[in-house]
Amino acid sequence: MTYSIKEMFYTLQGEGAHAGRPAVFCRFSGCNLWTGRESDRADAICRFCDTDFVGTDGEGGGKFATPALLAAAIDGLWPSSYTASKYVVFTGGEPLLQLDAPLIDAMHAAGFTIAIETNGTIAVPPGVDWICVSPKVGSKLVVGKGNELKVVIPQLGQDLADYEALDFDNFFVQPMDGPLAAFNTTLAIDTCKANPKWKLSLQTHKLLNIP
Ligand SMILES: C[S@@+](CC[C@H](N)C(=O)[O-])C[C@H]1O[C@@H](n2cnc3c(N)ncnc32)[C@H](O)[C@@H]1O
Ligand SMILES: Nc1nc2[nH]cc(C(=O)O)c2c(=O)[nH]1
Ligand code: SF4
Ligand SMILES: [Mg+2]
Repeated sequence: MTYSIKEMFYTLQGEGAHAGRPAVFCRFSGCNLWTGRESDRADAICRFCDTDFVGTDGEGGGKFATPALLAAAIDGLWPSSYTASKYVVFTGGEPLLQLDAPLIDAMHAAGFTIAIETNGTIAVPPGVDWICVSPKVGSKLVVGKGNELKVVIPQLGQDLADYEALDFDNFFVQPMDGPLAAFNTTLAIDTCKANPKWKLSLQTHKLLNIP
């Protein structure tokens, strides 16, 4: 299949348990919970997205006709002098609309550990090494197991208790960015202190002004 990629870049994972880890980010185009058009945002299932995932016009973006071509482009962003810890984060948009077994195999063949950032509405194919699920109120969560659950707070109608029996190794709350970011950060800190099952995830790349 042909993969549609919005952008690709080499940076540090900003969020969650792997914050600070060098990674190639591969951002797929398209999402099942929002069109990405501002005119549709108010009617979308997911209304707080901070990301432009429309089209293929970003840095390193484009259409890749085969898994081998996409894997080679991702590999080309990793520093050639140090290949022991190759790490790719597939995000989007919603990566599970496009990530498939041939691409997973091609990334492993190139020596990469594979992470995904997903909204949890689509089953994860075998072989993904690190699964981060960020559930969205109003959507049906089908991925109940993974490495980290990263809940953006607050969302209208949200109850964190609904997530606490799921099978994840780490439970994070992440303050919703936007006009209420400062308030939401205080809320997230208070949430973790009141219920230490939860840990704080900050979008450190935004604090650092890196991609
Ligand atoms: C842009 S999404 C792409 C991956 C996938 N569609 C998802 O939602 O998990 C990447 C991460 O950013 C989070 N995110 C999106 N908008 C945000 C915002 N305004 N504030 C904080 N986190 C946000 C998502 O919840 C997700 O964990
Ligand atoms: N540095 C950095 N870390 C991230 N972690 C998750 C991101 C995403 O947009 O999925 C992201 C991102 O866009 N940049
Ligand atoms: S599910 Fe993820 S990519 Fe889609 S609109 Fe929400 S935050 Fe953005
Ligand atoms: Mg982001």
